[in-house]
Amino acid sequence: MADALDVVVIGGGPTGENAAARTAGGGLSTALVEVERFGGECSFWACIPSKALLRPPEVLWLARHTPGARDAVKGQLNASEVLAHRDRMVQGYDDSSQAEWARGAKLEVVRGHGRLTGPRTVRVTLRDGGTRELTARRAVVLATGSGPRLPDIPGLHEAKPWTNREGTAAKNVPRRLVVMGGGAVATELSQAWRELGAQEVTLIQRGEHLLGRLEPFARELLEKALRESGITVRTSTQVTRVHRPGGQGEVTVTLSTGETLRADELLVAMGREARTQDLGLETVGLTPGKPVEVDDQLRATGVKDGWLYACGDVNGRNLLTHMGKYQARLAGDHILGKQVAAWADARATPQVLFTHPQVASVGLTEAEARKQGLPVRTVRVGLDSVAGTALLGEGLNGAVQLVVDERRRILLGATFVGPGVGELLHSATIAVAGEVPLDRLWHAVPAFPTVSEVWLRLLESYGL
Ligand SMILES: Cc1cc2nc3c(=O)[nH]c(=O)nc-3n(C[C@H](O)[C@H](O)[C@H](O)COP(=O)(O)OP(=O)(O)OC[C@H]3O[C@@H](n4cnc5c(N)ncnc54)[C@H](O)[C@@H]3O)c2cc1C
Ligand SMILES: NC(=O)c1ccc[n+]([C@@H]2O[C@H](COP(=O)([O-])OP(=O)(O)OC[C@H]3O[C@@H](n4cnc5c(N)ncnc54)[C@H](O)[C@@H]3O)[C@@H](O)[C@H]2O)c1
Repeated sequence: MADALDVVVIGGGPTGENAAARTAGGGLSTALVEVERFGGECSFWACIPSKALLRPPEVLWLARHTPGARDAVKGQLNASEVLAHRDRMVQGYDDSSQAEWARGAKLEVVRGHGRLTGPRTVRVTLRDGGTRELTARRAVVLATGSGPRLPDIPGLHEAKPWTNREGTAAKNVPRRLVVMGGGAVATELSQAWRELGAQEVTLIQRGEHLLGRLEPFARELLEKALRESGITVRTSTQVTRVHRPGGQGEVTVTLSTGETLRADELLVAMGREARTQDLGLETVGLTPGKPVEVDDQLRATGVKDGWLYACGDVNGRNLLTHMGKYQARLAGDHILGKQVAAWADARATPQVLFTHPQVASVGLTEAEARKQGLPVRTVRVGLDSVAGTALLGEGLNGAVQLVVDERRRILLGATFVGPGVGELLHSATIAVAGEVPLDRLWHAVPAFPTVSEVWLRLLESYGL
């Protein structure tokens, strides 16, 4: 017999956890179904371990730019200590504390693979092979995330390449690493493994630029920094063939230029695929293997009576943990009967690349704003225009650009490049999401001597 609850959430990553906590917090009985680890990809093989690998080299880099302190850090990074730190940050790949949290949040914790079997019904294949039938009186929320996309390149699958899993969890530093892709995963992990001691890191990007969505000045500054750190960046280049007999040992990568590269590991970082293959979508009229399309209330489009929601990576709207959590809160509120509509994931999404220098952006780029026909003006200043940057370290620099809607005199977007700028980003997110008029922003006085004074320089450059 089926267990009846108000809400069933499939997928216990950050998105599922937030959706479930929201509905349970609102008094609805809620099950959270997880097949692998509560905490999801983000906690164990994505955000947390990658940032744990990137932080120690960043600190070293900052110390090397700090007079006096640089004398204290003449040695090399201790890679095995960094890997041990990574292991601690992922709690030894043990999710018991997350499961404990879920129970504390009054969730019905179900470990197993959830599949829709029809409207409002979910069958869970439990770890011991048994099954459990769940019905949802109000809603089912899909939060099954995404997995790595492996394109159909001859020999690639057989070569057993690293994905984000091995790329964040490896126990040893490869001597030679080839990275396929030029997005966030490729740039962050190339830098991490290079700084941890990989002697040859080659990044292969099909497009003309790395990080195609970023403002051109930002991607240029980052690409320059990656090259300076010893990473070979090959743009407008494709991998056409991979050869690695038995999926182990040296891997040979053939490029569209006809050249071949030899490496000890190959990391594939070419985007993500929504985890919807084995989710029973066909039983409710949807197509497996594709992201679940949703409306601004996060309800799956084309499903009668609006009982099915999809949040986070699985809907393909915005593949970032904080935006999945944002969608989850809104979906939870909608299930609880509140009037909500998601818009920040289209107009005010913040993102930080934890490379050094960091790249932090929010909202629309100049090109996106122009494409929308908005009356745009940009202002850009260097980070060396404020005393705070010189105090942070010697020879540090970067730049910030604002995209202004000239008609409404509000910010549409902002991009920061430089040391630690990730922590400056929320000021811009507040201005963009809050649509704060520039004349009012002028009265938000940054403290001296912080790097935040760059806001003052930007508004002065604008003409205030
Ligand atoms: C290397 C890397 C670094 C990243 N760094 C950042 C970062 O710094 N900041 C950031 O914001 N984003 C980052 N991201 C993106 C971020 O990881 C994702 O946006 C985030 O994990 C999405 O959360 P989610 O809950 O939607 O999905 P996931 O984290 O993928 O969780 C989905 C969960 O659902 C479970 N599941 C799947 N199918 C079923 C089923 N049928 N039944 C039961 N359970 C199921 C899975 O086991 C998993 O636990 C990074 C991604 C990568 C690859
Ligand atoms: N710090 C962060 O916020 C952070 C860090 C890592 C990942 N993420 C998120 O996780 C998601 C996945 O990241 P990702 O880097 O895998 O995806 P992505 O979409 O950011 O980048 C994929 C890259 O692979 C390239 N590519 C795709 N197919 C290719 C092919 N056949 N040949 C050559 N190049 C090809 C694309 O041009 C692109 O540069 C992204 O949405 C990203 O924002 C965020």
